[in-house]
Amino acid sequence: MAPHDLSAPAIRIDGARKVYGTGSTRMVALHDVELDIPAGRFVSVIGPSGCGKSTLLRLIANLEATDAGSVEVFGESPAAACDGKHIGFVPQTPALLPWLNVLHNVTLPHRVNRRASRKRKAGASAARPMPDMEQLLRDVGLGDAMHKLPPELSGGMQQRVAIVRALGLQPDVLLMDEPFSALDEFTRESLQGQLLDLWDHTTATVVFVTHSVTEAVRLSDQVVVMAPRPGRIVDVIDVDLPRPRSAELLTSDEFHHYEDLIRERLQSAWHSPDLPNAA
Ligand SMILES: Nc1ncnc2c1ncn2[C@@H]1O[C@H](COP(=O)(O)OP(=O)(O)OP(=O)(O)O)[C@@H](O)[C@H]1O
Repeated sequence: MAPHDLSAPAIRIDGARKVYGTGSTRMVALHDVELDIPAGRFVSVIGPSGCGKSTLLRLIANLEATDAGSVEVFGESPAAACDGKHIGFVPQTPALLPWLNVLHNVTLPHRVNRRASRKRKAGASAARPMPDMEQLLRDVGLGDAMHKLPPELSGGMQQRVAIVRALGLQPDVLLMDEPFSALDEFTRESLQGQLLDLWDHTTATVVFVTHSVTEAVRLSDQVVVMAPRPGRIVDVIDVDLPRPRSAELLTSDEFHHYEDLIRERLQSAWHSPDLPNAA
């Protein structure tokens, strides 16, 4: 088990604010964001373009810093959580190294971490053991692609490689920024199922940014709805559907109920008035 405070929520965001630019280019990307995500939950973030979904993810991933308020990951700062290798990140495009085969791409972070931890002074925490990456690749149907180079793979296959690479580090928190947005509907549905199967075998807390209501309902325990001008959370909806969530569930009345509910909240988010006093 990772050496962090398990009594704390996996992610605690308290009054977070992020402002970009100055003068005429100044814009409040996030205003007074409050969110607690318990450990082991799958949480999606949805909202109109520009409402700050990716910014929120980048604050948790330590790729940006808050201008006010705080973000904690298992009671630590995002910087400490990243140092401790507690956070995994899957971007919108897979960002694989084109000259390394699939197996080498997914094992690279482990090999780099191992080298780094050997160089660290005595007392520093050791890298976690690498899971069976070949098995993980087989689990997502990439058994025959292990020795291929990324340019030889389809977009869906490349995104599967990126997910295996992130999960291979066994992160406590997995952040995913619209990982399936560039894929066709069929590939997307199939990858949702595979992601859920993989996640089932972990204890990871997932924060997943998406524009798709169906995807959010299928994957999530909770859906966070955001509104723009300034970016803020306007709703958090619990999705009380049984797991495992098969493709058949997508056509059930209860599934449609959640889709309708979230669409309605998104509509209100889109039409919600600007908050002039947030500037
Ligand atoms: N590095 C940056 N510099 C200046 N402005 C930025 C920067 N990053 C984001 N923004 C602005 O902050 C706002 C929120 O951006 P963000 O990418 O978080 O939105 P989003 O909800 O993820 O959008 P989308 O759904 O289109 O990906 C946008 O208006 C964007 O233009």
